[in-house]
Amino acid sequence: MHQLFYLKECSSTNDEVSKFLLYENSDFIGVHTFNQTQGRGQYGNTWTSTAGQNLAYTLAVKAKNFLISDFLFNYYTAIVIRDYLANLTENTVFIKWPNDIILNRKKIVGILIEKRKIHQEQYFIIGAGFNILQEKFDEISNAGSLLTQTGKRFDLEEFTENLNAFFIEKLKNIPSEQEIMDRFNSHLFRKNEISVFEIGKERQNGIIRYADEKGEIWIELENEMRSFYHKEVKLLY
Ligand SMILES: O=C(O)CCCC[C@@H]1SC[C@@H]2NC(=O)N[C@@H]21
Repeated sequence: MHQLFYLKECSSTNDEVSKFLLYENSDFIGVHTFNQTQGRGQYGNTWTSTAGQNLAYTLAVKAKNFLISDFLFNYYTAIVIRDYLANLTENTVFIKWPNDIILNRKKIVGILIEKRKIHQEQYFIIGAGFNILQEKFDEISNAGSLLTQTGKRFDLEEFTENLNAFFIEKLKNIPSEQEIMDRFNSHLFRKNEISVFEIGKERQNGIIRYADEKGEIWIELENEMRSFYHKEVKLLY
């Protein structure tokens, strides 16, 4: 069973979903708004969004239904969101490790997955912020929207309903670990290109080669291949 709730405005859909989980028992509970006022991002950052132009979407699922590691679950959700967007545009959609969605070199979706226990049940709280109709972005944010990157104006309600149906369908059929890794790596942003990274306090050139099933990214540096966990390395450009 699944349900999708709409809120006219809320602070964070990742927080709101907990309230629904207290009294609903569906396998999939979605919450969305087009006006999120205190969105949370990765690294404790805030996630800002212009009211009425973008989608804040959270889907809560029971963790026990997914017999894969948290890393693979994260990767798979990024693949699903990437695939959904790839069906809407002719342009190539990439995943920037670990889970930003990139279209024409701009970030158009940010994902924040949290784990939460409610009434003895462990949930994955999958939060995704989709930039859809926003036209102006901070230069330094390196963000864009579906409108700025494709020129198309998507209908927010239709976009959300289709996304929710697509997501649930794909979460009912989790592929093998090998397939998840292959698909993730085939869409990896800046794979095999020379890039600049921030490692500790230093900047270094390197080439992303692949992500592995333990959640690490393998980068070829000047004299060695090294793997990094999330937060140990930042892709600058
Ligand atoms: O930093 C990132 O890239 C992750 C951003 C995640 C934002 C989404 S919007 C829906 C959900 N609610 C939140 O407060 N955050 C996530």
